[in-house]
Amino acid sequence: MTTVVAQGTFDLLHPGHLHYLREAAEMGEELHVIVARRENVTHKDPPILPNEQRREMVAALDPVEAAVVGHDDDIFVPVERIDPDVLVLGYDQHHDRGDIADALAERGIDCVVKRASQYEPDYEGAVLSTGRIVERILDQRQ
Ligand SMILES: Cc1cc2nc3c(=O)[nH]c(=O)nc-3n(C[C@H](O)[C@H](O)[C@H](O)COP(=O)(O)O)c2cc1C
Ligand SMILES: Nc1ncnc2c1ncn2[C@@H]1O[C@H](COP(=O)(O)OP(=O)(O)OP(=O)(O)O)[C@@H](O)[C@H]1O
Repeated sequence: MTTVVAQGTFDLLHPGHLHYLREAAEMGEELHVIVARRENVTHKDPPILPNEQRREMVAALDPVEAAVVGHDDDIFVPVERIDPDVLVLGYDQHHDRGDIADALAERGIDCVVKRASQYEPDYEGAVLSTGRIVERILDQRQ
């Protein structure tokens, strides 16, 4: 069984998330997703929605076998538990492939690290970023 792992904040879900998870799922037979804990999202505004709600929504998506809320301080704990064959980084995820690959090897996790592509929809007006969805809400609902 080829197990794939993906990860992210997944606050307000949008087609970019679906694209990422579909592409990751295609790289193996079972896709497991690690959902970032709010307190660990420090590289941008923290998510609006609680950890468990974000996990529940991701777990319900068709390409996803299972979703877990990530560890509170060691990001590799859930990866070790899942023991994936493939780890897929999002197209703009702020992690270096080589660094992640080295960290996995140090932990004896035999796993290739790949990067997904960006979603380019064939329709106008898509809002494919949680941050930009929030901005639009603030513009239109204030
Ligand atoms: C291999 C890997 C494992 C991760 N595990 C965890 C974790 O256990 N707990 C957590 O809160 N975040 C974890 N994350 C961190 C978030 O998922 C990470 O910040 C992610 O890149 C979210 O950023 P994004 O939503 O901007 O893509 C992990 C990230 C990677 C690349
Ligand atoms: N438009 C997109 N195309 C492909 N992948 C995407 C797209 N948007 C997000 N992703 C991927 O989904 C994962 C989770 O993204 P995240 O939860 O950070 O949402 P986001 O919309 O990127 O948030 P923000 O834009 O506010 O940073 C990341 O790995 C990211 O690369």
